[in-house]
Amino acid sequence: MPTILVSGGAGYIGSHTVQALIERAFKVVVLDSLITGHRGAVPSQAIFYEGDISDAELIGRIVKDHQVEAVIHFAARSLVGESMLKPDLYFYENTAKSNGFISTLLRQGVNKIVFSSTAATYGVPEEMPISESAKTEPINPYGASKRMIEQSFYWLEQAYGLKWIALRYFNAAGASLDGSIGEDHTSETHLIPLVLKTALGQREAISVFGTDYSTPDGTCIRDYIHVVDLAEAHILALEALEKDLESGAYNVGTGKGYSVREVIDMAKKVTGLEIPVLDASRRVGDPDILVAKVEKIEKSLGWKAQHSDLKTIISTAWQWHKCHPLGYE
Ligand SMILES: NC(=O)c1ccc[n+]([C@@H]2O[C@H](COP(=O)([O-])OP(=O)(O)OC[C@H]3O[C@@H](n4cnc5c(N)ncnc54)[C@H](O)[C@@H]3O)[C@@H](O)[C@H]2O)c1
Ligand SMILES: O=c1ccn([C@@H]2O[C@H](COP(=O)(O)OP(=O)(O)O[C@H]3O[C@H](CO)[C@H](O)[C@H](O)[C@H]3O)[C@@H](O)[C@H]2O)c(=O)[nH]1
Repeated sequence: MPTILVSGGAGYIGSHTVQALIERAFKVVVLDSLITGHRGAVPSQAIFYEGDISDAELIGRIVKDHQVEAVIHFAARSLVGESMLKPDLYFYENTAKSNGFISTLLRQGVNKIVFSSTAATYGVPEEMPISESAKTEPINPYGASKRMIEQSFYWLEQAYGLKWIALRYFNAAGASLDGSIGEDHTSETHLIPLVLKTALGQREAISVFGTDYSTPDGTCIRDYIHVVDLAEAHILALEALEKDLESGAYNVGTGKGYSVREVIDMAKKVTGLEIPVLDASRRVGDPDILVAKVEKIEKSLGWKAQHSDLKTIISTAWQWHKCHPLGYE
């Protein structure tokens, strides 16, 4: 089996993808600075390098020593709020470093990349569900930093033959089905882990950011995608690149949205616990509804969400949080 280099493989989505790659007998090398990731999230079968994607010398050595064939590139900063305060950090850490990383890889003869993009590239969409051909006008530096990387791929393909698939994730959630790994962000901003931390008594209440949106219950609607389904999308994308599928961007979502209240109600049902709720004001930059159109990935990659019903997402996340109340520590 070919060797796959996974940048950011100690992070939330990266570690679940590494687990899936190892289950399929790929050889996996993880490169992660551990700035937000966890050494304990990386399965022992993967070779681990602690280092930064900007370290060209290290990358050159990894590619040579392990005969890397393709890369899955997760490593990034991904806090929308932080990106509004420090846009320069996001353009450096995400856009500039990715460009350097990909140049180094191309120089070493690695020309296949699966890239973590985001629904945040769309900004405030004019159509719902959102298709890949919708306009991309990000409304925060995080989304802009990712959009710029996608745009660079087009030119790198013309000049150097880069083959690329950008997966635009909607809301990643859930944990591995065997309970071994899960979501552990030190600065947690995502709804589902925060709701479950509230159920565990680690937070006093879950704030509902905005109750006056143009949705049936007034709270924002999002398309939650199970991290195990996301991992599978990466494997199919790798296989598609091997078969010379055309490069491009693909949504990864379910096509179905749930409101913040629906998520909290499901968490109450799954945990059997009371979860105190506080209605709060809107968070800046949250669109009413974000739901993916998923025909493209279903048709071209043969991918279909298998575990992304809300109950499975929250049950697996709950199993992880209950057994690891302090995360990987
Ligand atoms: N979580 C989501 O809902 C979501 C949605 C859309 C897109 N994404 C994207 O998916 C990717 C993974 O997200 P996540 O939630 O797993 O985040 P995460 O923070 O858990 O994982 C990112 C990993 O990259 C590592 N890293 C960061 N900068 C690095 C660098 N310069 N060199 C080496 N390693 C570095 C971190 O230590 C961490 O392990 C990111 O690119 C993110 O922007 C996430
Ligand atoms: O304590 C909280 C946290 C979140 N929310 C709400 O829950 C929904 C989901 O919020 P998340 O922070 O979990 O996720 P986002 O939709 O903001 O962000 C996700 O989707 C984005 C695409 O728009 C990016 O891809 C980003 O990286 C990814 O985390 C939003 O309406 C948010 O306002 C709350 O009500 N209370």
